[in-house]
Amino acid sequence: MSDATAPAFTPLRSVLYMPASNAKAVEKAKTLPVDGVIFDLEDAVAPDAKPAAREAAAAAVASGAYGRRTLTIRVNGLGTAWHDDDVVAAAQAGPAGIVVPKVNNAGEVRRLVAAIEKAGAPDHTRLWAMVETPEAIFEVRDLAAADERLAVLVMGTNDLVKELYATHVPGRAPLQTALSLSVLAARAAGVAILDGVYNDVKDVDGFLAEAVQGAEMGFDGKTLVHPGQVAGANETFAPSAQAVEDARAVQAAWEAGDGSGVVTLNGKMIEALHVESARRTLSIHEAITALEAERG
Ligand SMILES: CC(C)(COP(=O)(O)OP(=O)(O)OC[C@H]1O[C@@H](n2cnc3c(N)ncnc32)[C@H](O)[C@@H]1OP(=O)(O)O)[C@@H](O)C(=O)NCCC(=O)NCCSC(=O)C[C@H](O)C(=O)O
Ligand SMILES: [Mg+2]
Repeated sequence: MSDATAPAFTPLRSVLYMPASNAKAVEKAKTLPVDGVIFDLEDAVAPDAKPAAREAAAAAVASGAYGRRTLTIRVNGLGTAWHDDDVVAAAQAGPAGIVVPKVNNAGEVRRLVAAIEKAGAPDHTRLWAMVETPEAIFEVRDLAAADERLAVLVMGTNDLVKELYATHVPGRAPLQTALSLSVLAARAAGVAILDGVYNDVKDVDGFLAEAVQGAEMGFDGKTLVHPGQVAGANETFAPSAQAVEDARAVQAAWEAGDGSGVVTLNGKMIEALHVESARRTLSIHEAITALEAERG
């Protein structure tokens, strides 16, 4: 895709789940500096509250009251009693994304896209597939590339830990294979990927350590469960002031070079690939600066 046709970069540093049945949380999201919101109809909503939550999520998306936040609805999974009605309501509300939990393979992606389109979703409503089962990890490369309407992979680390009979531990060693394969699949398919949630909402240091790990692995952002996690995610997944300064220096050194294909900056070799990374850093920085200026 050429630069002229590439869609504008949308920051997804901080993407906050909230039960769509929790009116206070749904209201509060309008005031939080989050890049994205997931109105949840799945795990965080009790069975008898699901129909009302579905209506509340659709109304929130239709309200136009969330400014430049990327709005999504997480429906209940394929094969559940609520899935079909959730998909129809979400598709008709037209959020940026319909988040589907426990997507296992490329066939399910195609089935979901067909259902979303049959329900009349606008073109801007993309599929966000959750990767949170052992089968999805084995299938993730094909799953990520299955359809152009799939825009984002979302790690479901609680379900993965449950399915693997693993344990939540600092450093997430039991999840490393799954996390790495998923990042590789997202990059190979050219889709975004969000890291899983950190459950201990009072453990600020633990949250930040996990966010830094996710950013270092290449995730675009982190899914969150509490407003107290938003600022840390925004800072961790944005290029630092030093990274922006370095990127500008790389670009300037390249432009001042003799066109031979290699220059040095402070003794370090710079080639075209480093300039490409520098340009990516600067375009992310510009998109975040514009978003934050608009948010005020
Ligand atoms: C975890 C919580 C239940 C804690 O809620 P609470 O006890 O109300 O927290 P606080 O008193 O500290 O809240 C302070 C204020 O912030 C608002 N709040 C809290 N959480 C949210 C939120 N997520 N979004 C918006 N606003 C929120 C409170 O209302 C307070 O407001 P105010 O009184 O005006 O100051 C709660 O945080 C929560 O429900 N979190 C989200 C849970 C959720 O959605 N879970 C599902 C996704 S996680 C998952 O399973 C991912 C994946 O599938 C996997 O497998 O890993
Ligand atoms: Mg889950």
